[in-house]
Amino acid sequence: MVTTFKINYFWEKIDMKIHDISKSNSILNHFLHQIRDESIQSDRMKFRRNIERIGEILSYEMSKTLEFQTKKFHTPLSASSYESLNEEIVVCSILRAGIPLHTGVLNYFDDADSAFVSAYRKQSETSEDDFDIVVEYLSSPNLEDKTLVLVDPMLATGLSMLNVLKALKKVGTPKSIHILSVIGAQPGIDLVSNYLPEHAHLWIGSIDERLNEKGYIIPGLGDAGDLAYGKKM
Ligand SMILES: O=P(O)(O)OC[C@H]1O[C@H](OP(=O)(O)OP(=O)(O)O)[C@H](O)[C@@H]1O
Ligand SMILES: O=c1cc[nH]c(=O)[nH]1
Ligand SMILES: [Mg+2]
Repeated sequence: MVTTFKINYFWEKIDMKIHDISKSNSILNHFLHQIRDESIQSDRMKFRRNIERIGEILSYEMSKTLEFQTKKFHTPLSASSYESLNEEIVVCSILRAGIPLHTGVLNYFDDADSAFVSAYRKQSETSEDDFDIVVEYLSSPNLEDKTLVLVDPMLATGLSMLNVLKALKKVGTPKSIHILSVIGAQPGIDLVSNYLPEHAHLWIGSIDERLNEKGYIIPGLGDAGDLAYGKKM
């Protein structure tokens, strides 16, 4: 059993835009295979690096929808112009598993600010199949009118993401919200989608079949945080 609760969110209840990147074949599918395959995923450095590479791909796809502004510059031979990113981006990751994905996003958005929020599943003391989401730590710049890029590799029940969005309300209302995730399942996507505004986007590597009775994504990859950093107590 998975514990659920309602959050009275301040945004309108309209679906966000979902971009499932694995729908078209690309090198992304190779990285997804490597993080899922139990004969490959136990190489921790490779696992973290593949999550990072997926973060780079999702960032590139997301960048196509951002706002750019024409600016002038000079080559050694002539005047020219280019399209410069015209958004103040804050990348926020959910600890722990969000860290390699965060690095991947910063690899492309050099000047972005960063925020960090902790959220973890705490085993219920009364039932082996129940868990609560604990949010203990938040470090963030002011998000007012910023472009919030919220990253977490796994979007399972969606409860971690919702609790983090609730915690972020304290630090301002972003101009737009992009959620970047590696693997998700429909229940989590639906839950988050119900609470986010129309202008929110989800950039996701793969939408898997279902959740198991412990709230893990099937086929999924197992526990992303443990695969990246080892088992916790
Ligand atoms: O959608 P949900 O059902 O909330 O599950 C997703 C959460 O689970 C994982 O973190 P986890 O709680 O395992 O913490 P960790 O990163 O410290 O391993 C993952 O990184 C998400 O934050
Ligand atoms: O499948 C899942 C679900 C939540 N967290 C994970 O790391 N994996
Ligand atoms: Mg974990």
